Amino acid sequence: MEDQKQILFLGAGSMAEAILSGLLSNTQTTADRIHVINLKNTERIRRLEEKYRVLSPRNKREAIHNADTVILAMKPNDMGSALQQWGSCFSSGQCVISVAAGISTRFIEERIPARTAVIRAMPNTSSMVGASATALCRGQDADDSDLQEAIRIFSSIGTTVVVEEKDMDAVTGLSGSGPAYIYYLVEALEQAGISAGLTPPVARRLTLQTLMGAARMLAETGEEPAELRRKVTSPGGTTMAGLETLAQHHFQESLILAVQRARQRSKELGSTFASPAAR
Ligand SMILES: NC(=O)C1=CN([C@@H]2O[C@H](COP(=O)(O)OP(=O)(O)OC[C@H]3O[C@@H](n4cnc5c(N)ncnc54)[C@H](O)[C@@H]3O)[C@@H](O)[C@H]2O)C=CC1
Ligand SMILES: O=C(O)[C@@H]1CCC=N1
Repeated sequence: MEDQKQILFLGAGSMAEAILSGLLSNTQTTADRIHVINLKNTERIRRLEEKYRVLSPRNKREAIHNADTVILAMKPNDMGSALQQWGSCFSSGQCVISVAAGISTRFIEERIPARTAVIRAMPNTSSMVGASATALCRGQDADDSDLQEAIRIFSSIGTTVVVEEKDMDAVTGLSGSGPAYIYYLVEALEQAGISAGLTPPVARRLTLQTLMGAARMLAETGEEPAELRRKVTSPGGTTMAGLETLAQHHFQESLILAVQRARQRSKELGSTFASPAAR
């Protein structure tokens, strides 16, 4: 049965937890079909075992070999050593999915047995509440069924889009890092409210509801953001005054530059770890 594939997480940090909790809550995958392996933090593994009833295999190499899907969920700078440690246990019938920022499918393919399917995914931390925006792309040996399995997994923690690998750095800069930009915006709005005399709880409540209301308007009305913005903005009114100040301080340009810089950083991470010295 499709949902009863054996899924193994190599790297059991926060992203692994978000994905496995989504799988358990929103698909038919059961905890006995999920294995978790971490580098050293046994306390962390114990917590995941207790909370989700997932399993930490005794024979790690065998478990990796027997898994249908292996999810690589370690930090990008640990990927090279992890694949050196475990890469020979992989097998060509498997689907290997990496969530590591900047690491190419090629980098992984070169370190595991030939013709093993590799999918690269870029989720975001909203996966913790089932609201990730995840982009997926396939490596040279991944076929439609591998992609479908990845879509199944990441649909359990939010929405998915399939892109070409050349676009993964852009995705990382936009939706991978994106939640942080939004939180930064929320911090600023709250701070502005407090500076203007509101209590912190009132500033927070108004800011959060404004954020969620605007997000729902975008999602549910289907109207263009510029049109929704226009509807808030009365000629000569308060919003116009506020927006003019944002424009004077290069609000849009700042965000565009932030996404561009994060995209560039994703490329840098990729080339750093793909360099011969890092192998
Ligand atoms: N935090 C975010 O917003 C996002 C993170 N990512 C990516 O997700 C990946 C994981 O991030 P987090 O979960 O935040 O990291 P984390 O640090 O919480 O977890 C990584 C885990 O990998 C384990 N690990 C390291 N080397 C290992 C090895 N050789 N064998 C087995 N386990 C090993 C570590 O012990 C650690 O528990 C990163 O590559 C990151 O780029 C992707 C999308 C969004
Ligand atoms: O900051 C990072 O490198 C990771 C990748 C995307 C979000 N967090």
